[in-house]
Amino acid sequence: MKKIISATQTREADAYTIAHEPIASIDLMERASKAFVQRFMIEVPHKHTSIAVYCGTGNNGGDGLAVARLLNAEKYRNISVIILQHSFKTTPDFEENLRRLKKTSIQYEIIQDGMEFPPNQAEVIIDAILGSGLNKPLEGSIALWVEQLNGFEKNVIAVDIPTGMFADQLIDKDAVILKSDLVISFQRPKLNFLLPESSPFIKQWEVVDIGLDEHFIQHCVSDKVIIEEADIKEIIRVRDNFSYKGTYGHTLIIAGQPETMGAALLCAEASLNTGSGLTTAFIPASGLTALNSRLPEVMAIPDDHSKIDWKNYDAIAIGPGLGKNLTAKELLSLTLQNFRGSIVLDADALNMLSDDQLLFNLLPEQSIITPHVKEFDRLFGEHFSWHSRLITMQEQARERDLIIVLKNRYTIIATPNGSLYFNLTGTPAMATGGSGDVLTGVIASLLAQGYFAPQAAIAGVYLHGKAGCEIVRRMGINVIPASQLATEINKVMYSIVKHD
Ligand SMILES: NC(=O)C1=CN([C@@H]2O[C@H](COP(=O)(O)OP(=O)(O)OC[C@H]3O[C@@H](n4cnc5c(N)ncnc54)[C@H](O)[C@@H]3O)[C@@H](O)[C@H]2O)[C@@H](O)CC1
Ligand SMILES: Nc1ncnc2c1ncn2[C@@H]1O[C@H](COP(=O)(O)OP(=O)(O)O)[C@@H](O)[C@H]1O
Ligand SMILES: [K+]
Repeated sequence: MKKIISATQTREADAYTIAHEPIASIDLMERASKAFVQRFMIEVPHKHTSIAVYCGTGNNGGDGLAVARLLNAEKYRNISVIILQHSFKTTPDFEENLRRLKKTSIQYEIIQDGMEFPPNQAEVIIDAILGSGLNKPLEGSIALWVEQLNGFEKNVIAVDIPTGMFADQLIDKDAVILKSDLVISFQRPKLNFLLPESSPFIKQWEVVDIGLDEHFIQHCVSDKVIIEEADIKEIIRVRDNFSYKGTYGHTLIIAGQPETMGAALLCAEASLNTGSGLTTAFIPASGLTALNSRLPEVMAIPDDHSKIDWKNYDAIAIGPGLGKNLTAKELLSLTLQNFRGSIVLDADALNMLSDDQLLFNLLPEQSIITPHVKEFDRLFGEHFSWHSRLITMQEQARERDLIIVLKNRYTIIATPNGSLYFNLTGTPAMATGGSGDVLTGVIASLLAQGYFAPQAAIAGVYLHGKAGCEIVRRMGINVIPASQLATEINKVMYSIVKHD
């Protein structure tokens, strides 16, 4: 897991690295600028491209000046530097980089308050005006300059973070922020990159290593972490030589109506493909032929819930395509009253919980709920920002002893100890009906196999997203029909646990 740290903690990590590596502050800036330039050169390989570097007068501006000089040394010949003097305060590293810039052939100009903003002819803009030192929303001349730059509609590449964007505080609806096509950020993604509010301002972001002290960062106090593949390798066990189907548990999928049988099929198929020893689907009788022809491995209990022997199952997934009629409600209520194993609740099961607090209060501890944002707000009340959703997730996971999986581009998992796990795998190609049903089946299957609920949720979300990325990488397709995900997750699991 990688800790996500705040802007303040990043400054502390800078200072710690400077003191303990040790490295001079100016040399750390040089290292950061070099790391930026390495990535920039992949993005903009043609050395005749005209590039305008807009710099502030703090350390982000200092980076910009160093980047201009380093690009010049890499034989980029069409560089101009514009220093936006929003304040007369400068940092020593900015000053030193200005001295170094003056020794090159690069032209620079200084724009002050009230001066006319020069027209921009460059193809690429480098945004080095403000970085993580932002301490209030943009206003006055600097806001005007940023609006002018946005008006140019050029290819913008930001240093560390777009000018005007807070790293970890709420992004205001009216905030003036320099829109970027790519952000090349230092050491760690900023929290806001992982929340949808940043999306109007960032098309793509990447992180480059600038050699800040990792040991220090990993010991920072933070309740937010990024899931890494190494974590999943730690979680997922190799299938034992002498194992048999009974070793891997029995999953019951309670899903589907005649018109939404697909949801039940996708969920059951995912359970089957991610290793549950046995999978049974409780479905409407009209779906039997579909189930038997698509998934002969999966057993069925059609219609009659009195045939469910609750103690036969290790995990239950309930909700996909289930509807909210009286039968569905009865099924949910029976499950919560009779089943003693692990439960994943999704889709209509969540909607029924939103309508009935008493039912909600019956959720056994360590249950997993997998809402998308609308289901989340139905469950916990309307939210006006993702920051407030993060707080609610932490509170509710703690109070109710639940694992909450809030699905999105970067799915977030809250566990009862108050931690938030951010998953970076996944692709917008998965933004299509049925992807969530697959995820529910994966998590239930992992639960049936005996993984603890937080691990099942974390591994399930990671594997599901990684499978989507693999399909896109291999097949180059724009959208992934959800029925393609299950077998790919199976392959991803194999590649992750394979040790030879
Ligand atoms: N040693 C270090 O600290 C390193 C810093 N680095 C760079 O330094 C950046 C942070 O630099 P700074 O802390 O100097 O801050 P910035 O360069 O982001 O901002 C400069 C100053 O602008 C002022 N300011 C803040 N909000 C403003 C607003 N809304 N309107 C007008 N002025 C405002 C503040 O006084 C702030 O200190 C990082 O984003 C990164 O690019 C990198 O060079 C890596 C090493
Ligand atoms: N833009 C996106 N990027 C990455 N993953 C996405 C994106 N949109 C959706 N997904 C993933 O696809 C799944 C969609 O689930 P959900 O909204 O419940 O859909 P459904 O109920 O139709 O299956 C979630 O796991 C979500 O994380
Ligand atoms: K910037």
